Amino acid sequence: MIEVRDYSFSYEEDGQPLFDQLTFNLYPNEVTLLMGASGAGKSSLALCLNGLYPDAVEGVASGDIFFHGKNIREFEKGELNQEIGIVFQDPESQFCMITVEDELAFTLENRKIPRSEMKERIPAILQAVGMEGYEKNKIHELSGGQKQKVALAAVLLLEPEMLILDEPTANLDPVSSQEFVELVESIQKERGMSVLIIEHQADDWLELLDRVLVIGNGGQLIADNGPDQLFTNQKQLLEQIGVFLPREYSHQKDLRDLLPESSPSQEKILSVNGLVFSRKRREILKDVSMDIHGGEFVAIIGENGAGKSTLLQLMAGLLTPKRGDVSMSGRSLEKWEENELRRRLGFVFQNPEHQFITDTVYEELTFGMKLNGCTEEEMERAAAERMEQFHLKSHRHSNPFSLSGGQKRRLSVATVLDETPDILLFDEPTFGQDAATTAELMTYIMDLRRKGTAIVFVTHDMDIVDAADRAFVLQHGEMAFAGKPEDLWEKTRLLQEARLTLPSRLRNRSRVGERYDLVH
Ligand SMILES: Nc1ncnc2c1ncn2[C@@H]1O[C@H](COP(=O)(O)OP(=O)(O)OP(=O)(O)O)[C@@H](O)[C@H]1O
Ligand SMILES: Nc1ncnc2c1ncn2[C@@H]1O[C@H](COP(=O)(O)OP(=O)(O)OP(=O)(O)O)[C@@H](O)[C@H]1O
Repeated sequence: MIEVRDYSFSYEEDGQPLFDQLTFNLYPNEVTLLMGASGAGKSSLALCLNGLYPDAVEGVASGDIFFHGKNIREFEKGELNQEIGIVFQDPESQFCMITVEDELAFTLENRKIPRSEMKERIPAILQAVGMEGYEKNKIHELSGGQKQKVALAAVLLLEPEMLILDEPTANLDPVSSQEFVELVESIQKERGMSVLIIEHQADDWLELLDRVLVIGNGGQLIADNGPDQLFTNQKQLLEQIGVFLPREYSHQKDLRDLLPESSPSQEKILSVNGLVFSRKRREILKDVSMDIHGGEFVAIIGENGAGKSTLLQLMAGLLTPKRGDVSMSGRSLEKWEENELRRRLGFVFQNPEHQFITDTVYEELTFGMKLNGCTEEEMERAAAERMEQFHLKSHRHSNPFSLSGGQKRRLSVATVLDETPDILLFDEPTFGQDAATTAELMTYIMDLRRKGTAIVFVTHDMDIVDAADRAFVLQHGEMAFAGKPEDLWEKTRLLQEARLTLPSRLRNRSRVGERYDLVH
């Protein structure tokens, strides 16, 4: 279906090619996984395959890509998008209408589907992606996971011959993630589509995969193999470039056994008391209370739309509750002076782009230091160290918005690590990372915990939850559980209702092998 021949691409005229002389084929009715370290060029390649790049970014390409034997340069603008549907890594960048219904109708209009038929198709596709009843909702008011499902629905309506999914489950709760894989499987079987999946963790997809392609850090195709052969015979190669090995092929330790021991203090750093928060008369949070202690690592979890990001924003003082109160070290957040609050409490948004305020990686990393009156020398030293640690050295002058998904996430985390605040609130800090960068991020964050900083994660990764001191489960805006992860794993019914799964070490006891290897 797709033939890639000696294809090279670079973002700048005389720039280093991102990938170099790639040659491979993609076949009809085949499910292929594309792996590679964060920043290796996977998303860029996907956008080249469906003809959006190089033109959309004024990049430079050489070599050829053929779709059913026809060079993709010969397709009319927009023509190939109907054949090769792509769900972007950041679904927000994909939408052009206000409501879910209008977005889907827009897609159907492009396919010249009559209005009468739309009435049936829209609810049906929303049901297929688990978003029934959301027709009238505004897209910007949906939770991160809900947006991802709408983006998939829109692309499926195009009935493409090939579907490219760029980290489609990164923002989905564990059960939605499994359901999403099943959904792709059933649609793929039913329509005989060719599917190309870009993911850092292959585990959930293993049964579906026919082939795995791996891009190395120099932009070459370094493996093209069946999943079993690849994960059995080419393990070392994959470990070298830092990608996750699926659990059943790996022999690393559990994350929870790798994190250093910690003993949280008795001191309450942040107290949430009887929080109630509504949007448009809908109660999003209902009487939520929790205390977080110094040096404690807690995870806030729950299904998509449960209210986790909203709670985190209230905890950071970015939203104001309708009732109830959040206090830091015994003093209500609104009584803190803004500067002092921001120095003691760090916050990382779910979407890193919402956090960027400058034009370069260097300025982003030193923005806070500059406000605090640091010298150029101090800033240079700190920024150099951070860029080295977070693999951003070659991106010093890059615009934060032009980074890869994983690089954006690392930059957003790096900007809050330049001091030792009392508490750090992270909304999904590890999504979009490969094995090596996940381990590095966790190492640096946990280093701050050792120094006494309380760490709060909103996350969908149950292996990270397993490593936390305490877990808080939000269900429809209410606190359904607060306690040790071990106790949560016993509550089968609650896990089901909150659309959570067990961590991988408990999911299949016969499989030894884990996914993380921390940096020491
Ligand atoms: N700006 C907004 N206006 C109206 N409703 C909103 C807005 N932002 C979020 N919501 C709604 O509030 C609810 C909670 O959203 P929130 O983002 O807190 O969920 P979440 O648990 O973080 O979900 P996810 O895991 O998908 O990120 C969702 O039903 C969402 O649709
Ligand atoms: N618009 C752009 N302009 C300049 N450079 C870019 C642009 N988009 C991406 N890049 C750079 O190209 C490289 C590859 O990015 P890409 O998003 O393709 O990587 P990826 O393998 O998908 O990474 P991740 O796993 O982190 O999503 C990165 O170094 C990134 O900074």
